[in-house]
Amino acid sequence: MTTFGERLSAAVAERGPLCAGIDPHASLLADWGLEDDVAGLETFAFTAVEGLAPHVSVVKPQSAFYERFGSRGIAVLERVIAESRALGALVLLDVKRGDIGSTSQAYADAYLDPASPLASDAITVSPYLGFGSLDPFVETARRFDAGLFVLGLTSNKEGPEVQSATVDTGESVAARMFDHLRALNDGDSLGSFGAVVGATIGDATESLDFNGPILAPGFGEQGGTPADIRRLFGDLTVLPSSSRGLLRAGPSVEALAEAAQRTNRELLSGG
Ligand SMILES: O=c1ccn([C@@H]2O[C@H](COP(=O)(O)O)[C@@H](O)[C@H]2O)c(=O)[nH]1
Repeated sequence: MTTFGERLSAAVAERGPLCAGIDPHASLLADWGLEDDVAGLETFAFTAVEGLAPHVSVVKPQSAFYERFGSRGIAVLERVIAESRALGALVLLDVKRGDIGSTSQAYADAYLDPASPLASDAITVSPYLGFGSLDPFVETARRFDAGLFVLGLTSNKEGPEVQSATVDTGESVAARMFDHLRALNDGDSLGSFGAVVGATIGDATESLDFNGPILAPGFGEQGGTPADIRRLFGDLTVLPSSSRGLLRAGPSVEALAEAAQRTNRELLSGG
């Protein structure tokens, strides 16, 4: 099997950079004329998969919106992962996990081991228990050719309190995280260890050149534009991620597909 970085490079070359978030917000279910229950979740999620997954390189379900329905919601998430992959998209599960090492290992087994029903191509992880606490995720990702996206400079306005604070060398906490990623992605081809950098952050003083992919949420609904993506990331491998902005095109499968294709075109033309 090829590494996650290699699979991602091929998928972006074939389908474009857009990452489609499948986040079944209660308000979106209502907009689509669905009840806020498991049946509504199921209809919403599989309509979105059918409309979006054939047209994007990466699908990103946000676990929280499935977890709120308990075990039946998780069962829907398992099928969203499987069906998106069957339609040719890579799946990046947004779970933002991170804990002490032994617990991180259990999370890594849950999300990265192909034997798990929730196994995904990549997941989001939080390094704020110390980057070394992510070692079990890194080792498991290497073992199964999966990927990680480490929270670097997040799209929310509260992020800088932690991420822009300085460490002993005078660099920011986020810059230190990117240093760790640079060390992990030491080959020639795109590495499998990426970072989350919001499309809303204005300008980054940190070097984003760590030879790994960048997930850029905040694109669309939170205000980030194709021009922001181009200015912030230039020629780096970036996955601009939109959830609500795309999902508002539903419930028509055709309209969702058209929204994904149009957004990919806008991104490729630089807006
Ligand atoms: O810094 C971050 C990290 C993750 N997210 C997640 O991305 C989507 C954004 O949804 P939109 O509807 O496109 O705003 C959501 O799942 C967040 O949890 C983020 O927004 N910022």
